[in-house]
Amino acid sequence: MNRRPRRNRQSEVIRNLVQENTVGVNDLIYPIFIIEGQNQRVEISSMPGINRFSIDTLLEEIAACVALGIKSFAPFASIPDQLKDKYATESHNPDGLYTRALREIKKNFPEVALFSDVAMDPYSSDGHDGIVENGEILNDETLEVLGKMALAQAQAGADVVAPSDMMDGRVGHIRRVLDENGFHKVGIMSYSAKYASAFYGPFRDALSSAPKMGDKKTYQMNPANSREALIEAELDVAEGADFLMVKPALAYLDIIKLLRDNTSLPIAGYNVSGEYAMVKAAAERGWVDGEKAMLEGLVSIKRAGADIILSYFAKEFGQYLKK
Ligand SMILES: NCc1[nH]cc(CCC(=O)O)c1CC(=O)O
Ligand SMILES: [Mg+2]
Repeated sequence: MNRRPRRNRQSEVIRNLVQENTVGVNDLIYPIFIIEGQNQRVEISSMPGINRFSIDTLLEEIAACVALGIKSFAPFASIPDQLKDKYATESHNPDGLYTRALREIKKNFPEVALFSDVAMDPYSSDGHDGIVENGEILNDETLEVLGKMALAQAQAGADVVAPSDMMDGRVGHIRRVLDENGFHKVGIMSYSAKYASAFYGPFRDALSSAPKMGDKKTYQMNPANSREALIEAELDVAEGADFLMVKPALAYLDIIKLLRDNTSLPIAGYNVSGEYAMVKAAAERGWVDGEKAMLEGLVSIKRAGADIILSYFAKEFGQYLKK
């Protein structure tokens, strides 16, 4: 044998030298959940370790993350049912929970980057990402709402708006609305290839945002498809996206790789709620080593070609690096 790959694995120092990919705090965006009230910190039962915060405790949580080097956040708001309607009107209320939270975070932590969520579902009485008419999700009418929502978030201090709805043409529409209002510096992270996935379950618990009827298959992608992800990515590039995203990440590493090989923009992978919950649940039972599973999942997303990872593990990963 003149080739022995094991030679390069024989000590930790050598293994570290030949390591091809790493994850650092600069790669991570931490999704965070916001609720109304004061001094609230309510754990999400299907996501051990992840809480919904009122704005005051949210600021404490952000301070703790910043101290660990986590400086990018993707906030999501949990809205009481009585504020939800067919047109998600609350989503562009300049004094709503979400926009207030963005403003407060930016005021207290001007150095952080905020990736705001543009989608109707947390505010929709139908629990959908678009306007529902006779059981159908209307595309072009929904764009109007998304444009207003993105503008309200930009006005509140979002650095990057992140449409997670999968309506056609929304990146171009949002870009136009932002530019017409002087927000040419606000970027767009498009959830380009977002699949109709079972792994969003805990997130929908967190926001009480599950669809009231039907599913999301007429707008989110079929898990069996990969070429379609390229079509979505090409359109987002043409419409002016600054970042592309693949979601979920771990069950779709091939899609991250496909976009990496065929497009040039930075790519984010969203390590979603169900992927987080599976690791936590198995670790609680002692069936996997939770810390090792976290590290392996995160580096896999980098290895597939993502530059950025959205993950509920972000804070725990920051704590791991500190110790
Ligand atoms: N606009 C909806 C949205 N934005 C982020 C997530 C899921 C994130 C996660 O599971 O962590 C979802 C769920 C859905 O499409 O129903
Ligand atoms: Mg699209």
